[in-house]
Amino acid sequence: MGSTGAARTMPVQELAGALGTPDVPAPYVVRTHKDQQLSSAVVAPVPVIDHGRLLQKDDSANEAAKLRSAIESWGLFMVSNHGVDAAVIESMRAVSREFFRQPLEEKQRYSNLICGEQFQSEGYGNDWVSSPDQTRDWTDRLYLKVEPEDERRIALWPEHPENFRDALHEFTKKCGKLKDELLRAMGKLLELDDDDYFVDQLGEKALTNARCSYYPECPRPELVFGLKPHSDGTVVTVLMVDDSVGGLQVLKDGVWWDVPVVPQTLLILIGDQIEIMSNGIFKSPVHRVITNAKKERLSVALDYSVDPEREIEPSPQLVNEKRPALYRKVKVKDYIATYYNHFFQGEMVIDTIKI
Ligand SMILES: O=C(O)CCC(=O)C(=O)O
Ligand SMILES: [Fe+2]
Repeated sequence: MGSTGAARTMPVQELAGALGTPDVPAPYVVRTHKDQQLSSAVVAPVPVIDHGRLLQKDDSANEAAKLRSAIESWGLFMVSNHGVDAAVIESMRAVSREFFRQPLEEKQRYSNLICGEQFQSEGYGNDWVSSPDQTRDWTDRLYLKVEPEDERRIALWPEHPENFRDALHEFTKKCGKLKDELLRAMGKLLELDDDDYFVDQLGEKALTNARCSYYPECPRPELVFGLKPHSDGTVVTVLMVDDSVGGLQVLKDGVWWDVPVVPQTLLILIGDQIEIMSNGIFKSPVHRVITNAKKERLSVALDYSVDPEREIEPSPQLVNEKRPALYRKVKVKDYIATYYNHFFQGEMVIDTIKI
């Protein structure tokens, strides 16, 4: 998304540092009543899938059953034994933390505002503020395209810390393999003719974006979102959550549940694109992030999308008389283009293509 007229916003990290009183500026305060239950004590019993076992020929039935139940009930799950080395994860965590700890001027070398004015989705900064009514989120982010590799805008990849680029490259490579293996396992669950169906749908020019999100301490967590409720516009999202600070919540049966922090796991979120391709058998969950008065929080997400130039639709194998297509065919680029406008208004873009 690129647009002019972006309202300049101060990084939340600067704002948090500057606040002398226990108050937050009005644009960050959540106004609609339905969003006001900003705390939650109910921990979601989200299953942990042993990825190594899921891949084994003779011993995968139990993990596959767990995977199906996790996807059907929560739309998200954790994976252990996932093949992404602890060192690769820790390095990604460390470089992201170090990036945000640098002085503002250093981070702004990678700003998502061209000449301080024109918004681009890639780079360091905040959301584009399109209207004075927009509720702002208590987070700063660094958003980078990592795949296709030849479309990387390396000038926006931080030079400091000096191993940032290598760490992100390695993390992406390892998580990409995990993502393909999980998509194959999901194809199997749906008994598609070809286990590679979802991997093939991604296309040669599949898009992967990395999103490093930093959520500073917030003086009024009961009034402010770390990240507004949304479902991911991806096929799947691989998420490295903070290793000690929770805050991610998922909506199920009208209740917000805390997603637990389980060491050494990665979190997988079902995205809208696989909801569409699975004809609604897989559902992308609505989730949000709440803030914390005492602790900062960091996460790194890899957003996996079908090639934006391609169209997606429910797999013909999952459409029949009993279950007609539930979604219209849509060009991925168009889907992504309208995603943020809906996000800002607290709406789900997937609702616009339901038949
Ligand atoms: O920070 C998190 O845990 C979640 C981030 C998220 O939902 C997103 O980037 O789409
Ligand atoms: Fe998300």
